[in-house]
Amino acid sequence: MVVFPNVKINLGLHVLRKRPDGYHDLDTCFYPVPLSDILEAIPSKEFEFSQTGLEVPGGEDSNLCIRAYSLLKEKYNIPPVKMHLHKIVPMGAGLGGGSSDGAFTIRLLNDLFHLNLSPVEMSEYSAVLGSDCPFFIYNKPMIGSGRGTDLLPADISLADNYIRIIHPGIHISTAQAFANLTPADNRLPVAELLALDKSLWKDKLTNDFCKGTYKNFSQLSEIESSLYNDGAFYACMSGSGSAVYGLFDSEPPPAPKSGYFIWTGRLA
Ligand SMILES: C[C@@](CO)(OP(=O)(O)O)[C@H](O)COP(=O)(O)OP(=O)(O)OC[C@H]1O[C@@H](n2ccc(N)nc2=O)[C@H](O)[C@@H]1O
Ligand SMILES: Nc1ncnc2c1ncn2[C@@H]1O[C@H](COP(=O)(O)OP(=O)(O)O)[C@@H](O)[C@H]1O
Repeated sequence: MVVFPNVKINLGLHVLRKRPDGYHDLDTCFYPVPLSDILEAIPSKEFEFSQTGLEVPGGEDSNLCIRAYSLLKEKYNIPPVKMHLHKIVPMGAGLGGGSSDGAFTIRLLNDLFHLNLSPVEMSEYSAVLGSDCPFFIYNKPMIGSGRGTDLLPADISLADNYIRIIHPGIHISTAQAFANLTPADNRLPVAELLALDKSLWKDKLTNDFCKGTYKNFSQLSEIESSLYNDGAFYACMSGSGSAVYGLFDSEPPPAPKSGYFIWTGRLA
C-alpha cells in the first residue's frame, strides 16, 4: 500500500501561554498542501525500513514512521512490514513533514491490517508522536488549539488558489523557537481573523514566530517581500519556520533562480 504524506501550512499562529506540562497553548489554522513524501508498506516476514531521497537526521529508531509502527505494534500486535520512505519534503521547515509521515503510517497500518480505528483513536495515538500529527489524520482545514492537538473544522477554503513555498535551508528547532518567544493571549481568535476579507490578512493575520526569527534571519523577511512583489495576497512563514509561503489568486510568475527549495502548486 502506498500513501503520500503531504505537508501543512499554518494560517495565523498565536502562542497563547506556557502550560504546566512545558508545552504551549496555541491558536492556529492548519491547512493541507499537496507537497508530499511517498511512503509504502507491505506485510513481510520481518520488519524492514528503507529510505531514499533527502536524508532524515537522527537514527532510524527516531524516524516517525518507525515510531508510529512500534506504537501500533505494542497495542495491536500487528505483523511485520517492509516499509519504504522516499523523503521529498524539507525538514525543520515548519511544514510538519515528519509529523505527516508518522500520522500517515498510522492511517496506512489501520487500512492494511483492518484495525477499524476511528479518526479520534488514530488522532490520540498520533498525538503521542507529536503535536502536529493529529491534524494529518483528518487532513482538512482545521483550527488547532491546546498544544495543537484539539481540532475543529475551520470554515475556510482556499480551493483553486495557488501557493508557493520557499525554504532557504535554514533548519529551525521547534523547541528552541518556542523557548525564544513571549506568549500573549490578548489577540482576536485566528478563526475570526480568517473570516475577514483576504485582502486584510496581510495586516491582521500573524505568526508569532516571525518577529524573532525574521530578526535573526533577514533573508526570511526578504523572501516574504519577494512573494508579495510577485502578487501574493498573503505571505508568511509556516509554523516555527523556516519555510515561507505565498498565497496567490492566480498562477504566480516563474520563480527566480536561487539555491532555495521552491515549490509551487494549487490548493484544494
Ligand atoms: C510549531 C508547530 C505549529 O504547527 O509546527 P512546526 O513548526 O513544528 O511544523 C507545532 O506546534 C509543533 O508541533 P511538533 O513539531 O509536532 O512539536 P512536538 O514534537 O510536539 O514538540 C516539540 C517541542 O516543541 C515545543 N512545543 C510544541 C508544541 C506546543 N504546542 N508547545 C510547545 O512548547 C516543546 O518544547 C516540544 O518539546
Ligand atoms: N520521517 C521523518 N521525516 C522528517 N523528519 C523526521 C522524520 N522522522 C523524524 N524526524 C525528525 O523530525 C524533525 C522535524 O521534522 P519536520 O516535521 O519535517 O519539521 P517541522 O517540525 O519543522 O515541521 C527532523 O529534523 C527529524 O529529526
